[in-house]
Amino acid sequence: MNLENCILAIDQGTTSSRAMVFGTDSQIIAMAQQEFPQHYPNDGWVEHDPEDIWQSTLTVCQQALAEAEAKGARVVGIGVTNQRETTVVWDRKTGKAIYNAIVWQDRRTANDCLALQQAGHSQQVRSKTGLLLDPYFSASKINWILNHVEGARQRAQNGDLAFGTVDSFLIWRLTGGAVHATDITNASRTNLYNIHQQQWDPELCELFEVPAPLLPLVKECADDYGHALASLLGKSIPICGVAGDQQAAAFGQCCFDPGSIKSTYGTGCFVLLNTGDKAVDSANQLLTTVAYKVQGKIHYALEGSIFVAGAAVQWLRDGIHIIEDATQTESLATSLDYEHGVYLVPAFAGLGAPYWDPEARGAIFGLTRGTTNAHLSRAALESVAYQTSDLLKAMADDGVTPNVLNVDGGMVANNWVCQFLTDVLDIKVQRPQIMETTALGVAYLSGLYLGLYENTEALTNKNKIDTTFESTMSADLRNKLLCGWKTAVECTLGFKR
Ligand SMILES: Nc1ncnc2c1ncn2[C@@H]1O[C@H](COP(=O)(O)OP(=O)(O)O)[C@@H](O)[C@H]1O
Ligand SMILES: O=P(O)(O)OC[C@H](O)CO
Repeated sequence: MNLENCILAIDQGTTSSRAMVFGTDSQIIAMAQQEFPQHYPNDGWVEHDPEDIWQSTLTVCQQALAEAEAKGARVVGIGVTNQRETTVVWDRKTGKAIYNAIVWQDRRTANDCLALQQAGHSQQVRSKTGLLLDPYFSASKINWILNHVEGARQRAQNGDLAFGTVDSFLIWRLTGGAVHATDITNASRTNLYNIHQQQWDPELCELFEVPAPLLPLVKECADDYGHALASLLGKSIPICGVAGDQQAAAFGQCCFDPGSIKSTYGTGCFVLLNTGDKAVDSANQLLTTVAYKVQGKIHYALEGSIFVAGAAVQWLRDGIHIIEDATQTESLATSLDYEHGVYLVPAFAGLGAPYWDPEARGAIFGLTRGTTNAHLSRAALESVAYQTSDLLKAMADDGVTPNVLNVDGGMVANNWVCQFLTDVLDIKVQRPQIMETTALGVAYLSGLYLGLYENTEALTNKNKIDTTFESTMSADLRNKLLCGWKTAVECTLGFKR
């Protein structure tokens, strides 16, 4: 085990904050995790308390560092990865947020986005940012905060406030307010960043009424983000790798070549396909986004974003209390056969790609007196595979048909999920040995900046495949199941409250 030149990777996710210490040979030396509360103050609203984000992050960093140091590890750099799009606006003097973090899943600005769409701005936003004009992204959330917190707009114009995605907020706090920066992958999720010119776009800032003095400096993914304070972490450590969590997972899966693809199953599910130095337009409602920029070279990606994956399992546990633990879903799912007939469309926060309907809400079909927690658990797991199938179909229509899907995220610890995925997609599903690919991705980025690795080629093959899943399902059964899913989605989209 190599204990010299270790990296502390911070993974600030939607439901929990994690910190891991990696050695240069990719092994995990220490790890700590803390869940934090979710707030749902209104229909379609999702918020986090920024102090919960900060305190949980600081605590897990301190725990992981203490454990690593007790084992003799020497930590030389920090990587930060984060739930993307989630929007924080804070006071530059006090460092305190002026409103809760508005989470990526939050749909409160659906009407604001609709008004901009109806005014004909969709193409302008799409061509500059690669994104849709949707409440998912940060811009309309920033505008909402400035419109709803008294005096905020004036203070923003005066330069007294700062906006950041969660990476930026954490870097600000870790450096004691010395650095207000974000990386290009996080910037590319705001609806304000021109991914072709690689700069904040003044026209979009005007469109979304976001004053320029709010915005952070945009840097490459392996770059100088200042030093975390010794008063917080026991010693001053450079922060030198930053990426949004889905891009970080793709980097951790070594998706460096055009055509390489990964799918991460956390709270949501996000499929990213590397398209090299070309920003490819999708004709099928996929997003064009920045995969990473390292050593001066940019790579773009096509992305399919599903808002609810593991969140459906969390709902079974915390919302309707029919399971006690996420791991239970595996045995419950296995207890039923394929033709159980229940479909769950988990549009709790609208539907993302390829449907993009922020007003859609979840639905369950096929209930009988015999329906049990096993049916609902299985339908929740199945919905994740069906949604992935929708994304891969959209990618195929855009001309890309992968034959292997690299998976990661909390849900793929579930073998049943991986097998059902390969069955429904009819392609190989590969699970890596180190499933913490998100954290690993920013550990790699920090290592690149510090010169621990020369270039991306030096990283390839570091994270070996643990299990390959292959389909055993007949084409007839697959078609029948997918046909049922299609009907369920159509009915869900057709239902308006
Ligand atoms: N064995 C399992 N089976 C099904 N779902 C699981 C399992 N373990 C964890 N999950 C789900 O995975 C999600 C956690 O994954 P994680 O990658 O940590 O998410 P995030 O980074 O979004 O917080 C939770 O929503 C949880 O319900
Ligand atoms: O918290 P996760 O891992 O579900 O990721 C959230 C995404 O970054 C949202 O775009």
